[in-house]
Amino acid sequence: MTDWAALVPLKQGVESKSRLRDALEPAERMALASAMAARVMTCLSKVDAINSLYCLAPTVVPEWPSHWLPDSGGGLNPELEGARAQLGNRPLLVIHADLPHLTVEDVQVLLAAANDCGCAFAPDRHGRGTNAVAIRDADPFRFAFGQDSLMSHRQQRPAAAIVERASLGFDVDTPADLAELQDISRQGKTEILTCAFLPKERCGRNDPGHSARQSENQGGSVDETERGRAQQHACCGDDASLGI
Ligand SMILES: Nc1nc2c(ncn2[C@@H]2O[C@H](COP(=O)(O)OP(=O)(O)OP(=O)(O)O)[C@@H](O)[C@H]2O)c(=O)[nH]1
Ligand SMILES: O=C(O)[C@H](O)COP(=O)(O)O
Repeated sequence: MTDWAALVPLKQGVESKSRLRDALEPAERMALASAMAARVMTCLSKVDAINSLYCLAPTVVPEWPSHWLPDSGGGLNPELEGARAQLGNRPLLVIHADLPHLTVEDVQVLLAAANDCGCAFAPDRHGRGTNAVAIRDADPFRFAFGQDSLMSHRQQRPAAAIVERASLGFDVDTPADLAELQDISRQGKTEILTCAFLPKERCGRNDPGHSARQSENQGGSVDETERGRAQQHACCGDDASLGI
């Protein structure tokens, strides 16, 4: 089935990734949040089962291949409920923007499970939070993102599939998560090049390729094709298919 909409909520500005405030400067937190979100958007844009992609955020990001749903400041869960209603309670994937290792296969597996069970949840790697919710049916659902959200989500949908995958479960919330991401980045095992937007002294190594990667990262990981597509979609307020 290819009738899924995907919705990525994004906090912007200096409050982005506030739990990293002891590890990163505000501009660095915003750059990290934006790089991770760009990667999530790019990944979602490659999933055939998704025919519309939305970003729920206070301001539009024209470079991304998504429609903008303005966040009016009501808080994450009420905003998501409003967005789901606005989208007509259609099959909806809500997925967080802070998943640097997300793969197309992760999303395909999650949506296939939701097609089978009506609903699927992706826990965070601690088994307490929820990194993604896929709801196929139009029945009421109260988003409960926040502490121990998985329990609350499961109580509402006991028959939901639980999809546990390492790449889907890794979100970047704490300085320890960030340190892990930086390690992986240094080993070249992720497309999120922390060295590309963190100052050299925060990279943890003296890297001659640092400056080149900094300019490379300016547009996140959105390639030229996707940039063109983003421009095309930045101007549509309707539910046009991404046509991917
Ligand atoms: N649109 C919108 N997105 C939000 C809001 N709060 C959190 N998010 C997004 O929801 C997802 C999960 O966010 P959290 O990890 O709980 O919060 P965060 O803002 O990323 O980080 P912290 O400030 O450290 O809690 C991320 O994609 C956030 O950008 C909100 O009020 N509005
Ligand atoms: O429900 C959740 O898991 C929260 O919205 C996000 O939790 P975390 O970002 O603290 O994992």
